[in-house]
Amino acid sequence: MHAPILTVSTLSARIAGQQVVEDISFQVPSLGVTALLGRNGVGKTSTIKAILGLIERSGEVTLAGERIDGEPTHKIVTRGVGYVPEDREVFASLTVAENLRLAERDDNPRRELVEKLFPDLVARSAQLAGTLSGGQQQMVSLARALLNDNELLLVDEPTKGLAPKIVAEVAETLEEAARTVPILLVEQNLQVVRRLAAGAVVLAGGRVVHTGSAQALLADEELTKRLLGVHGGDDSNQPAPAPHASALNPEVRQ
Ligand SMILES: Nc1ncnc2c1ncn2[C@@H]1O[C@H](COP(=O)(O)OP(=O)(O)OP(=O)(O)O)[C@@H](O)[C@H]1O
Repeated sequence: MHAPILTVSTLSARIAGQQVVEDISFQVPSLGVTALLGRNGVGKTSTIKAILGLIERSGEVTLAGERIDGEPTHKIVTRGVGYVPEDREVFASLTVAENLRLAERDDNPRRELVEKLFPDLVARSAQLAGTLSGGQQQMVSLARALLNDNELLLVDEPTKGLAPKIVAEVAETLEEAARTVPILLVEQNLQVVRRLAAGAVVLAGGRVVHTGSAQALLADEELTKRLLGVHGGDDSNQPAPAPHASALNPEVRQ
């Protein structure tokens, strides 16, 4: 196994005084896609936000062997952690080109890579981002992260709410992107996980309940059903209805 790019150790996090992540530890290898999985409301987004210092957290996080848990978010981002948030957060009243230009952090942004990966965005560079489809907005969000030379991408539910054909396009783009940068991917669509992920970290109730090979997990129907509430088969696998707060164990909900 490659040396980890990210090591999370005894990380806990709170939102509005409530514990949403409790004492979690896992590693993200420096190559490929690692899936962060779990039912709705188990703390996946909170884990990503805690790594980025967007919510109150404690514990240790290292990037390429250096502690980042004491750093403010802007320093973590400039150290090379790209973030593609769940709700995409494009600037609706700016054009596609303006959205991309605003994201350029490095002296030599990787415009050629982005133009190669997103020909549709090149064609739409003058279009207001708010008038793009959900899938196109997702592409803008991914393109913004890929413009910079990151050491790690944190990508939160990139296929959420997208039509199957667009899901496949986003997955293909992520597959390409993962050749240039390791990705920690929150993803509910297990077909996408099956296609992209080498490793998997599964949360329940704000804690890590399973780590290992993503392919081995999805091949084990009983385990997949127990941990994720869905089967990991090759056909459609919609998540089970959200247990939400009930997924949190009583200790975590105090
Ligand atoms: N702003 C907030 N205020 C209060 N509670 C919150 C807030 N954001 C998240 N939570 C709670 O924290 C817990 C973890 O939420 P989080 O969004 O991290 O879960 P998730 O696994 O990403 O869920 P999903 O798959 O539904 O996006 C949930 O119980 C949620 O209700």
